[in-house]
Amino acid sequence: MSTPPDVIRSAYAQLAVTDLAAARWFWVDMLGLHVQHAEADALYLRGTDELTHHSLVLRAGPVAALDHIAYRVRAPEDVERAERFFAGLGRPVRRVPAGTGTHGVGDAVRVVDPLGFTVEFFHGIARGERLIQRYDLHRGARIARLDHFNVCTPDIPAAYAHYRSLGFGCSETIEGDEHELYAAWMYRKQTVHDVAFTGGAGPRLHHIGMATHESHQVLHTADVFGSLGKQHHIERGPGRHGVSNAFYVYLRDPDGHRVEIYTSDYYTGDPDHETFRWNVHDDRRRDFWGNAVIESWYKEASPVLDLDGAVQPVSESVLDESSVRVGADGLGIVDGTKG
Ligand SMILES: O=S(=O)(O)c1ccc(O)c(O)c1
Ligand SMILES: [Fe+2]
Repeated sequence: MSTPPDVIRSAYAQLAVTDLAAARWFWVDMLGLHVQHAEADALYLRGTDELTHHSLVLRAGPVAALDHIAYRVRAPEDVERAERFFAGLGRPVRRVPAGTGTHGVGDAVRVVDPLGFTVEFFHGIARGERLIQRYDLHRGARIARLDHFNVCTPDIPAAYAHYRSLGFGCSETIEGDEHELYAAWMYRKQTVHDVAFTGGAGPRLHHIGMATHESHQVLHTADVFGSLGKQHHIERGPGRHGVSNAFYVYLRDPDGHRVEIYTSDYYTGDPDHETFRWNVHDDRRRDFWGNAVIESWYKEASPVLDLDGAVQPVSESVLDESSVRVGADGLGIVDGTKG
C-alpha cells in the first residue's frame, strides 16, 4: 500500500439541492453562513472562523444528493499521494486541475473511496476575508466552521480500517457486548472527529456537522425555527451527546439534507490519546440525558453521486443499531416497558 496523503481536516462538502432559493433561505438566512461567492446555480458558503474560501457548496441539481466531501491535505504533493494511494487500491480516480473543478479550489483529485463515497483531496484554496471579529456580519446560528462529516455505511469495521489506513485516529466507538462495532468517530484535526460512521444502508450522507462556539447558539437556532413556524425542520434535540460530549441539534434542510449544529467537544491531539468505548446498551451514548433517538435519524440519509454525477446504489447494513433493544431509543421496547 503506498504512502497515504497527509490529511489535515474535513474541509468542505458539496450538496446537490433541487431548489437553490429554498436552500439559501435555510443555510444563509436561517443558519447565517456567509456567502463567499454566488453563481446562478451555486452558492459557496463558510463560517465565521473559516479563512479558506468555503466549507459548503450548494449546487442546483435534479436530485438532492451529496456530490462529494473534501479533505484538505498538508502540501501540494499530497494530492499526488492521494491519487497514487487510491489508484493502488484499484479505486476510480480523476485529477481535477485548478480552474476545472470547484470554484476557489486548486489542483485536486477526486476518488470513489472503498465505502463508495466521492471524496476530493486538495491543498490550494482561495482565501476569504477574516470574519472572526466581524460581529456585524455574524447572524443566525453563528456557525464558526465545518466540523465533520457523518456517513452511513453498511460495514463499520471496513470503514474504520480504511480511515485508519489514512492515518485517522479513533476518539470514540459504540460497541456490542462482543465488541462488534456499531459506530466510530475518527479524526485528523485535534478534536473528536472529522468523519464518523453510522450503521445503515450506504453509501449515503448522514449529516454535516457545523460547529458554533456556544450552546446558547444551538438553543437560539431551535427557538428561531419554532418562532417562524418552521419547527418541522428540527429533527433531533437540542441535547447533550454522550459520544463527543457535544451539545447539539439536528435540522433537515428543504431537500432533507441533515445538518448538526454542534458545540463543545474536546481535544484529542496527544499521540497516545485513548479511544473511549460505549456499550450499545448504554442509553446515554447518543443522548447523555437518556432521551430517545427519533427513528428517522437512524433510517433517513442523503444519496451520494459518483464521479459522473449518477446516484450510487446502496448496500444494506450488516448490523443495525436501531434494532438493538435499548430503552432510551424507544425503538426496542422490551415486555411493553422501555427495556
Ligand atoms: O449521537 S451520538 O452521541 O452518537 C453523536 C456524537 C457526535 C456527533 O457528531 C453525532 O452526530 C452523534
Ligand atoms: Fe455529528
